[in-house]
Amino acid sequence: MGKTWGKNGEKPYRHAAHAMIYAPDGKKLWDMYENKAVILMMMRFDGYIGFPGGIMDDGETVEFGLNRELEEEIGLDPTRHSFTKEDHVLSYVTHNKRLLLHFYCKKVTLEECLEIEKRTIDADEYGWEVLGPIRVPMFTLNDNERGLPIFLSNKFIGNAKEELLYCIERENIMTKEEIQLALENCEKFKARYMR
Ligand SMILES: O=c1[nH]cnc2c1ncn2[C@H]1C[C@H](O)[C@@H](COP(=O)(O)OP(=O)(O)O)O1
Repeated sequence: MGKTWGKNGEKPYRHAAHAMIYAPDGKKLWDMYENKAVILMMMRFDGYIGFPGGIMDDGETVEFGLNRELEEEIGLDPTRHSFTKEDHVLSYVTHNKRLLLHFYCKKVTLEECLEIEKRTIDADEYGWEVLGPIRVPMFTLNDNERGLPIFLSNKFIGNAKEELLYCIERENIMTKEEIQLALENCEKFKARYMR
C-alpha cells in the first residue's frame, strides 16, 4: 500500500500509523493515586510526546508497517502482540503533510504492559527516535491539577492528545465528564503558569 493517490492525479498521500497500548488495572500499581489505567506513550526525539508508530514504507500494508515501526521503536515482539485490523480505532487525513493517519489501540494485561514498557530501552531506536517510554498519569490529586491535568499541558505531536482522550473514553477508562474536567483543570493550570 504505502501511498494512496489523491483525486485527479494529485500527489500521493503516504500512510502513517500509531498505536496506544494500555492495561486497564492501573490501581494495582498505585492504589493511593486511584490510577485508572496504565497507558504507554513516549518522548519523541523532537521533544514532543506521542505514540509509537510511523510512516509506512512503499508496498507495506498499514498493519505490517505499524508492527514494523513498533518493533523498531519500542521493541514490541510481533509474534506476541501483533496489531491487526481488529485494533483499528480511526483514520484521518492531515492535508498539510499529505498523510493518511491511522490510529490503533490494544488492551493487554498489566504484566504484559509492564514487560512491553521495559523492552523499550532495548529497542533499536531507543536513544534517537525514542528518548523514553512515558506512563500517562491516570489520576488527579486533591489539588485538581497534579496528575492528568498537568500532563495534558505538555506538547503533543499532531493529534496525539486527542487520540489519547478519545481512547480513554472509548475504552471506558474515564467518562466524557471526567475528561472534560481534566481539560478544564489543565486550562486553569496553564493560565496561571504558562502565560
Ligand atoms: O502519536 C501520534 N499521533 C498523531 N500523529 C502523529 C503521532 N506521532 C507522529 N504523528 C504524525 C506527525 C508526523 O509528521 C507523522 C509521522 O510520524 P513519525 O512517527 O514521526 O514517523 P517516522 O517515525 O518518521 O516514520 O505522523
